[in-house]
Amino acid sequence: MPSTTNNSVAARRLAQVTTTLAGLSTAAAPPQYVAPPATKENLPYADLAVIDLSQGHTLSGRRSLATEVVRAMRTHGFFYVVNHGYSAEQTTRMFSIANETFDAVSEGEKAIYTGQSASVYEGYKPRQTWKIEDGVQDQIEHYNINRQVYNRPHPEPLRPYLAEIEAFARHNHFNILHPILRLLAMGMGLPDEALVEQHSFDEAGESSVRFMKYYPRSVDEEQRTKQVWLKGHTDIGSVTILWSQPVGGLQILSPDGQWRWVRHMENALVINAGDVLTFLCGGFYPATRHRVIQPPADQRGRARVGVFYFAMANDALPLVPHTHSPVLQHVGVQRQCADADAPTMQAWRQGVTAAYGRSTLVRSKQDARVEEEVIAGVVVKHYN
Ligand SMILES: O=C(O)CCC(=O)C(=O)O
Ligand SMILES: [Fe+2]
Repeated sequence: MPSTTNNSVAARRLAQVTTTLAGLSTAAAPPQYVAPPATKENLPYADLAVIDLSQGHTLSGRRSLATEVVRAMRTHGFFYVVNHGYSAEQTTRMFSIANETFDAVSEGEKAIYTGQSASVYEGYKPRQTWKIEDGVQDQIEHYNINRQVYNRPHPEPLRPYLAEIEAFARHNHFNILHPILRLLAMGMGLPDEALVEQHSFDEAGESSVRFMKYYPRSVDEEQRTKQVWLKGHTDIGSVTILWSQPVGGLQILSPDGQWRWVRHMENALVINAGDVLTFLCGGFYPATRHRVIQPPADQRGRARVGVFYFAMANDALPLVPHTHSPVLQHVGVQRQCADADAPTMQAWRQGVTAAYGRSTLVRSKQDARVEEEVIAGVVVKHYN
């Protein structure tokens, strides 16, 4: 009986929300992470649209947001979101929890919670696992938390905050990702839930919260890597939610071939499409290349803490385009491979994650600036 099932699901959700609220009110505040002030340097910034998510409560609001999102995605591939439902205090607190993940956990405990599989981001990714250039490796630490936060154990210093991290994952998924997916579907003339159904919270999949910390490097390493901290790439998944933070370095590759900086916006989100959205939308929303370079001169020597939600589609989903979209039929479908050969979400993410920063790349025959590899039957290009 569907209504009984719905009632019990609703009751379970309510219980989870109540537990979460209880968790929020009882956990002591983490030591506050204070980020340095935003840079004062006058840099070539990307001119990104700002989407006010609170306007999505009405149909007419959603229609005009969908038009803005389509324009933003098809010009820069990145946009800001404001009024996403978290206060500046809640956001600051999440950055403090992120920082504790690196500063309050001993090296011994980090080793215990380091991801065991090269093809899944889970737990810690230690520094120096990826090749950058000229023998220099990355100085980036990650901690990845699947949205089903309690499915795995976490280091002791994080345990008081797990209810909060769980609520944060749900907030990203239901209050940010899903509304954005509805706008993206609307922009293609698809049913509102077409992309949402492919991004279920409860089905198997790897949509995850990620905390990240970049550590400053030596002058020699900066020179050898031409200041690149994280190589140019497109994201593996469908939508990336980056919680804006003041330490600069993130740059996007504009259509004119120039790298432009992403300016920090207080308590805003920076949203971009990844490869999976490109697959599902037949190229209508291209995955924009981006990278991280050494921060501007007035922020050098400081670490750079990041908070993200990396959304992926359901693991079992074959990554084939929504060809019934009237918009896609009008502009034409771009495919990376034949539908029959399309990888599932799981095959795609495992293939890219295992290869990332480890594989030997081959210089493209068409473009000397590009290096290539083949993953799950799809040619993947790397730009530096
Ligand atoms: O740290 C950032 O600003 C961006 C990181 C990023 O692009 C990624 O982890 O995929
Ligand atoms: Fe990225």
